[in-house]
Formats: sequence, structure tokens, C-alpha cells
Amino acid sequence: MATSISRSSISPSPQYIRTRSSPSYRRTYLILDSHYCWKRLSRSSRCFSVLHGGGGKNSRFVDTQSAMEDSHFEVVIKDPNTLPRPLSSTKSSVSTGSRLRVAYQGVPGAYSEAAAGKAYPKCEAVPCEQFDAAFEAVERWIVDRAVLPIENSLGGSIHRNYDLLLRHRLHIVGEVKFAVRHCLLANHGVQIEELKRVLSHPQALAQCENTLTGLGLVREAVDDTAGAAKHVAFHKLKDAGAVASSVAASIYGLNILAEDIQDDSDNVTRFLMLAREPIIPGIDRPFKTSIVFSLEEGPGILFKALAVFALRQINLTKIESRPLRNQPLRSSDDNGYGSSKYFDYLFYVDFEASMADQNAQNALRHLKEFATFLRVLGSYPMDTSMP
Ligand SMILES: O=C(O)C(=O)C[C@]1(C(=O)O)C=C[C@@H](O)C=C1
Repeated sequence: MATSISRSSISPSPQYIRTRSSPSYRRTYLILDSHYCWKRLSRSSRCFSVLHGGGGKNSRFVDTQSAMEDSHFEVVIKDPNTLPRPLSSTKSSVSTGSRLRVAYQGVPGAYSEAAAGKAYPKCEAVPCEQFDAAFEAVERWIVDRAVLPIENSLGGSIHRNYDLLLRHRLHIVGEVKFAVRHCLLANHGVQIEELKRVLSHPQALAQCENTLTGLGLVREAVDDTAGAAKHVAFHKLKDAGAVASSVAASIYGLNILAEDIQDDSDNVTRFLMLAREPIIPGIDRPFKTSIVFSLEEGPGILFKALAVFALRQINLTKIESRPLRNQPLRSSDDNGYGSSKYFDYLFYVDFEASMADQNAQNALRHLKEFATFLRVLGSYPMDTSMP
């Protein structure tokens, strides 16, 4: 039985980006990513710097003050040792030939465990309490990979994982689409009419909105679907059911009261496969590339940013915006539009092209002309299978 990883078993995550500039100044960031990195300095920027390497002795502070004259400057660092290796071991399971250890969030029976098995057949799936524990488990060489949900066809994006992708230094090396078929589970002998509440992961509850509303059940959010099933079984609850998989029902000895209770039969969750090192992008099969960037303020800037792909016939499959954290609310005094405040955003974009494709490289070169920050999260084979 694999041991579960909780946040408390791992020391706190290093900060990926740390700035030393005064918060009142507009900032752009310089990211020294091991494989893809480029940054443009904002002309309005004052001195700033970025920490790469988590603050340890491998960290690199880049004082960009001297680079201020050259507002278009590019840095490319190729460093194979992206992440520190553990003191106890210098070999991963991959190099030792043992089973690949793959972190997922939840307990056995969670959909994420099944997705990890689909992504890496024969792997040893390692349960983690929270998403960030899974990221850290890979970073600290406790496991080799993580498989984490990023979006669902009914419930939408899993925002937490977008934020963690940026905070951590892992690379997207693949994706896997998994058909999620929810069941309503309860202890044996409990009838559906006796249920007053239902426990599950918030995404799963959202995916079964119509069914649960029809049954008049009060929703209670927990960390994962299988955890909900385990809780209902462990406490022998009579008034509560769980939304979870049929696998969870058999693991925790629950009865399946209803099957396929998701609002749409096509309920697919897309999971990302994460690793310490990126894969070498190819052009031998369909590839997808995921990037994150931020932009200067100004009319039509997002339009221009997206046009770099349209101009080259590159199809976008996903765009997500997230607040740029640690960036103070900028006063609109900056540009003289009264006293209202506004936010800065990060844009996460997935597009259908490989970083090995010149067309994609040109698009990103074009994008960096007006991006204040740009990072390639990964270039990886598309999952074209039927989920
Ligand atoms: O709780 C689980 O079983 C999970 O694997 C998590 C999760 C999610 O985070 O979206 C994964 C797939 C389903 O969409 C519902 C829940």
C-alpha cells in the first residue's frame, strides 16, 4: 500500500518568483527557466530582480539594473539540473528501472488515480492530500511524475492547478483525457429517499448539479470523491451519500444507488502529466504547447497577443486568465484614468503546435515583443484518444 503524502510531510515550497522592487513600481519579470526563457524589460521598470532556484544556494539573482539600457534583451540558459537532487538518492525510478512513481491528489479510488494509471500504465500511484503536495513530491524527488486535473468539460477549470503551475518549476510533459462517470454511493441498506446530504469534491458536485438538485440533497465539499466515499463508509452515515466512482464504491464497501449521475454523459476531465524535466518537443505527431504570459495595459493588447497565433494559423485550444498575485493593485493614477483600481492578469494559453515547429517559435518571438512576462510550461503530445 502506497503511503500518502501530505503537505506536513514536505517542507514548504520555495517561492518561484521573488521581486525586490518597490511594490509601487510597475514590474516585469525575468524568468530563467532551464529550457525556454526570454523576457523583455518594461521601459517603465525600475530595478527588479527575480529569484530562480527557490532561494537555496543554487538560486540565481539576476540584477537587471545594468540591462535597463537595453530594453529588448533575451536570456537563454540551458541547465540540465533544473531541480536540486535529494541527498539520499541521485537516481529516479526511471533510471533505476523500477516502477514509475506517480503522485495524484486524493485517496485510492479517486478519478485522479485512474488518470495516473491511464497516463502511466503499471505506475505506482502515490496519493497526496493536496495538489501542492503532489507538485512538491515531484520537485523533491519523492516521486517521478504527477498527474493532476486542469479542466473538466462540465465544471470548467481547476484554478488551483493553474496557479500552482506558475508557482512551481515543473514541466508539462503530457496530457490525458479521462471520462468521469459519477455514481451516487451510500452505505448498504440506505435508500435514496433517506439521504439528506451528499459529500464530494466540488468539481464532482458541480458536474452533478441537476441530479443533486432534483434529489434535494445538501452538498458538502471535501478534498476528493474517493475521500467522500471513505468518510461515508467509515462513519457509517445513514443520512449522507457520496458522489464518487464505482471503483471507490468497491474499495470502501458502499452500495451504488445511481450510476452516471453527471449532468452530461460526455463528462471528460483533462489531466496534465508533470515532470522535473521537459520532454524534447517533436513534430512526428500532434503536439500542444502551454504558455503563460502577462501583458502591458493598453487598448487591444490582448487582441494583439492572440493575433500572433491567428496570423500563423495556430489553433488555440484554451485560454484562462488568473490574477497576477503578489502584484499590488495598481492605481489607475499610472495612466491618468481617475481613481478606480484595476487588476493585473496572467493569461494561460494552450495552442496546437510543437515548440520544435518554427511557426510556433515565430509566434512566441512575436508575442514577447509586447508580453511583460512569458513562460513556456511545456510542449507535449496531444491526447487524441477517445477518453
Ligand atoms: O476527487 C477526485 O476523484 C479527483 O480526482 C478530483 C477531480 C477534480 O479535481 O476535478 C478529478 C476529476 C473529476 O472531475 C472530479 C474531481
